[in-house]
Amino acid sequence: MVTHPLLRIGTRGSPLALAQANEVRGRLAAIDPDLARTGAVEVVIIRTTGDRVQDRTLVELGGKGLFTKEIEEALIGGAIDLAVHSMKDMPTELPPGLIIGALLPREDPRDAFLSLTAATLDDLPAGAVVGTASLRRQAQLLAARPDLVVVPVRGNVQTRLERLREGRMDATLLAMAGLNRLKLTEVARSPIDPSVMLPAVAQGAIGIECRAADDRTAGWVRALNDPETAVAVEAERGLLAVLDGSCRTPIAALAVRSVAPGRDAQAMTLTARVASPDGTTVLEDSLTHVVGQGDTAAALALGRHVGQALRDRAGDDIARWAAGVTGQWVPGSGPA
Ligand SMILES: NCc1[nH]cc(CCC(=O)O)c1CC(=O)O
Repeated sequence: MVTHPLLRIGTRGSPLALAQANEVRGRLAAIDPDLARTGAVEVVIIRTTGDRVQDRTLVELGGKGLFTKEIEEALIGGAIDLAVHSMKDMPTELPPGLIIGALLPREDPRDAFLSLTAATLDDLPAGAVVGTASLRRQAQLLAARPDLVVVPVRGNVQTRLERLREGRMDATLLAMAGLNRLKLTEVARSPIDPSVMLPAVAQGAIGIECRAADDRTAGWVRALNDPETAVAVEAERGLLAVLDGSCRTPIAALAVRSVAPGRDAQAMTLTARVASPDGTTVLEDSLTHVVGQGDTAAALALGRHVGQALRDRAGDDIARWAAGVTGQWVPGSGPA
């Protein structure tokens, strides 16, 4: 018997993307028995520009929407009903007609330190080589440890571990969220404190994108939304929207719940950094404001406020910091 799927989920084909899509499938099955039936929810793999281009041209292309464009086209065209994204990879502006209908509960937002020889960043000897193609990670690494040598490396966890084993680098950094979602708990890794390595905007958060006019899908999707993740991501993306003149400037941010000074109301603290890629300049701002449960408007205002403050402080430097990656290129076999 051929059954027509009730929902089609579009996703990239990487192991992490598939794990995230399957998590969404599982959550949908838990809220509606109709969606728990075999074949009710279909996962459709879509190849993006970011998946096709595996060398340094990806960095040269600038990075904006490289992992989302083809998926959003499939959504707009009706080939799929919803798309599952790492919110970290999502541009702040969505195409007209598309919305983020839900944010799943956030995984660990921190970055992980991976090495076969050192337990932590502090344990790395002077001059050690760290592989990362992220300007945000590079800048903060060099700010903490100017003696380290950063080489650009992309690729999934397996590729990176291979580079470590080959001795091509002494350590690498990855998001804790990806390692946890892939259940790669046997991999030697330790979380880096956000005071040293502030994560990327929305790191660890999965968003579900759907058509604004598709009430049927949006109804299901809304039921998966975690309001606490939604406000944190709104604050961080509000900041990014203000600072995002160039997506190649190292930007880091993390919104966390905190106790409002002198009041009972729920507060949120947003900490953010912009930096020069070489780590010689790191500007940090932090602000605490009352943000009620699910109050995305207040969260957005907090984000914009901190973003504006950092932009004013950085001035013209922000454009200058939108520099390319330097050093020796270590090819990987594709993003996580
Ligand atoms: N840019 C790739 C990417 N997009 C999302 C994650 C990890 C999962 C997440 O942050 O939600 C990763 C890999 C990494 O940075 O280690």
